Amino acid sequence: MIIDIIGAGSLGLLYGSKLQAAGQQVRYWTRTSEQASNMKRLGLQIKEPNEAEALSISGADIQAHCIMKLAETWAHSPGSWLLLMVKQTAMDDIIHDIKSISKEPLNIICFQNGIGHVAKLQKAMRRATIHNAITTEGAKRIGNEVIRAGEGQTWIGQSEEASPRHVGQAGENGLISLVHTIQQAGFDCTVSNQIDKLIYRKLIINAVINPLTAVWRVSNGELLLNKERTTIMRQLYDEAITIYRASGITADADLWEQLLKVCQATASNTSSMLADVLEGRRTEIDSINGQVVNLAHQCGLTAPLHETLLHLIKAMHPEGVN
Ligand SMILES: NC(=O)C1=CN([C@@H]2O[C@H](COP(=O)(O)OP(=O)(O)OC[C@H]3O[C@@H](n4cnc5c(N)ncnc54)[C@H](OP(=O)(O)O)[C@@H]3O)[C@@H](O)[C@H]2O)C=CC1
Ligand SMILES: CC(C)(CO)C(=O)C(=O)O
Repeated sequence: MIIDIIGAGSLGLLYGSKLQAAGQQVRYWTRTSEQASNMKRLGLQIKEPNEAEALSISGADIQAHCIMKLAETWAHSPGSWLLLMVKQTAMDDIIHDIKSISKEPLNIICFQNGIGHVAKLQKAMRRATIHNAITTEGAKRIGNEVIRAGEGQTWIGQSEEASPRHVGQAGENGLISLVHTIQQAGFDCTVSNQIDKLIYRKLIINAVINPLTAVWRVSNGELLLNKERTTIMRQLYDEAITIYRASGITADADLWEQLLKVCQATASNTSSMLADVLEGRRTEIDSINGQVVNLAHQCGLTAPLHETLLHLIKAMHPEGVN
């Protein structure tokens, strides 16, 4: 199986290295040729919490190319699956770079936090079969090293956002076989027929934790340290849940408790949004709180708290804070 990974960052390198170590052919597609050359020169190291030795992939065994060459390569050597592991902020560029792929079948899996990207991608690539992956894995790349926070869970399924919904060229068996391959590579991965519920569960968790940690510059666990913080968290949560109800989005009755547990389980984490702000990068706020605001407008409601945070975070772009 050839697995193409677009975005050789934290998540892409974690999955790619472990899939390759399990015997799969992995090709990385990077934003710059320079990054592809560096990967082939330096190789990769994956550090896992319960492994004494890092997984080491030699540069000579790495296939990495600039994304500009992807469509051309697929014309004569198509892959089986395209795993999209870039941030939401890169989605427009990616759509531009891959929309000329005419080969079928074209099976794409999107790993992004937030929502809105799949509908956009599906609109640009009507014949592609697009799935969402929701993962609780935590990975951080530092140079040619990736640190895996712990063993998370990954679910893959087809969202309502992927329209027209169809089983796709890979077929149900193709997806099951991919999931099996991911499991063999050392991930707890399952097919989900309730992926939208998981997408919206993650959306509300990100919409509460990410912007607040970025504004207050605290770790996820520090959100729980005083009443002022948890009061604002709860108000953000209630605003989003009201919008979910009005939009017909189902959520578990104990979702608030689940959100608090995520803060506790990832207590020492710097959220991805705080990390982006501290590094002066654009954040994924548009696809998270921006989408909560859009959902509100679609059902005739407003989302003043989410909208305020949207603007507070966007006002930090592009220079971030230090
Ligand atoms: N890391 C994690 O633990 C988790 C991440 N996610 C989600 O997964 C997604 C990816 O996150 P993460 O891996 O942390 O992000 P990273 O920033 O670590 O990796 C993204 C990679 O995409 C590359 N990229 C950007 N633009 C392009 C392009 N046009 N063509 C090819 N490659 C490009 C970046 O390169 P460059 O740096 O050169 O721009 C970078 O190497 C996000 O949406 C995140 O929310 C979800 C759950 C967990
Ligand atoms: C769940 C959480 C908040 C963990 O840090 C996350 O997904 C993120 O940082 O983007």
